[in-house]
Amino acid sequence: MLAKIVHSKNMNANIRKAEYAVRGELAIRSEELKNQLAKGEKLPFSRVVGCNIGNPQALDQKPITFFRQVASLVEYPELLKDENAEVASKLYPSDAIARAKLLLKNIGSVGAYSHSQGIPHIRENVAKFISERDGYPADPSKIFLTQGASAGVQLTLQMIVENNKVGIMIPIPQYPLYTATLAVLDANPVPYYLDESKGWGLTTRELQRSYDEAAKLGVETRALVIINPGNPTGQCLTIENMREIVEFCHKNRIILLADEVYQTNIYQPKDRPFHSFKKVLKSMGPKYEGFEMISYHSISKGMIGECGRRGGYFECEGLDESILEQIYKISSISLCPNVQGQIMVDLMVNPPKKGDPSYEQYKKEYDDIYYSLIKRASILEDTFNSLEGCTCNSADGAMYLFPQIRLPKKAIEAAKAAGKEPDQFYCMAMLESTGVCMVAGSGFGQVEGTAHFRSTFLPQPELFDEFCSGIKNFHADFMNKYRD
Ligand SMILES: Cc1ncc(COP(=O)(O)O)c(CN[C@@H]2CONC2=O)c1O
Repeated sequence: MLAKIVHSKNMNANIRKAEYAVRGELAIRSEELKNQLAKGEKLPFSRVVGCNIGNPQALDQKPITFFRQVASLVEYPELLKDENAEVASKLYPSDAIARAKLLLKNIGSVGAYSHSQGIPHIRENVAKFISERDGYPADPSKIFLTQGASAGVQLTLQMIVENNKVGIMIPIPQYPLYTATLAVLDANPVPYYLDESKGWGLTTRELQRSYDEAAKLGVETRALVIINPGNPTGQCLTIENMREIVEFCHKNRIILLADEVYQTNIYQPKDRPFHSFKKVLKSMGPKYEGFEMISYHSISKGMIGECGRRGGYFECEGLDESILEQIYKISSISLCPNVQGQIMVDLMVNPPKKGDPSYEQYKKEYDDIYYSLIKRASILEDTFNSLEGCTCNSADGAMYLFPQIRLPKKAIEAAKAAGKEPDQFYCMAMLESTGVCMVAGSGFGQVEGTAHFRSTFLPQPELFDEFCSGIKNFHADFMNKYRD
């Protein structure tokens, strides 16, 4: 057979280097097990539970009805014609019909390319949402709609990383979109550690240590990634901490990249409310005029979970006009973000309001999901804290818990013999025994010598008892098997 022209040895080495643990070895194995079950093979479990990814609708979370009603109407405009008004009014509430008509008036057809920066009408609604959220104006021309927040993160990092001397500060543990993207860009990850003993707290002392260490190595640190609420750690920053972070960036001439995709996944709204970095920055006065920041949001999270539609946006603050033009140019190479994803952004930032025909249903669906997430997070946190050698901080926000496991020496030796990190070895054993797919903490980064795993709290409530007892039984068996 002809030798391959491109192969693993001569491909782009940066791509080869990149890793994304959320869909790595464990996720791949879980798909194999799913296929085996589908073929009727007997396994120690009857279903695979994907707790490796924040993908709510893959775990039977229902979509928001109003959002889907609007999405279906714009797909088939015939339903909006006068001659079909009677049929449509039997199937759709009047505000869904009105919203679909308004969107199509501004879009034309969902099948057409849109403006490369995103549909102006929707960007205006995003700007209005940001202004109302923060109490400070937002400019639609500084907002870019994207194929999910991932695409926005990748595009803006690509813009910032001029060469392989550039460094980007990332939290440890971090969501591996960042390390994977930096690997592809041949940029330097500049790690700063979150403090597990302080609820995954972040100090400017640690930021400065990390920055100074990189500088000694000749790295030119240009940006700081903050994920707030945190993934995988779920912590929510205090406003004081956020001010310190802004000051740190200002002092060291660093662009702040604020990943705020979990801004509505806030489970301690009184003690740990969400504050956007945009609001904090604007409240800090004229000294910070021209401060450079990019904030990211997504339709994949919150109570929406429309992950597969690939919708999101980023807002630019303080960037040089020439850079905005370059970002537009790069965006135009991909023509436009998908229009249904853009429509979902519009619905996210501009949902039914009090008094609208769909408001009551929307509010009930939203609150049911919200309070169920809080409940499931608490049950799972208690489960993890009941396991021998396991401690787990509570989730102030996001969709994950990130317990630390202290494994017996024999387990660590067995992991080494298998060529795996201890937490990867533990998670693989859990998957093979229970069908529950987690992500090993080593996939997010962690303090040397510690072991963690990340779990979502997304399995539906009716499965939770079985889910939690399966984890408890597995853990007890595992610890007994490798007990020193
Ligand atoms: C912190 C953070 N930023 C960005 C994204 C990307 O979201 P988009 O879907 O908008 O591109 C995710 C997705 N969360 C991943 C996916 O599911 N589980 C995770 O950890 C995320 O957790």
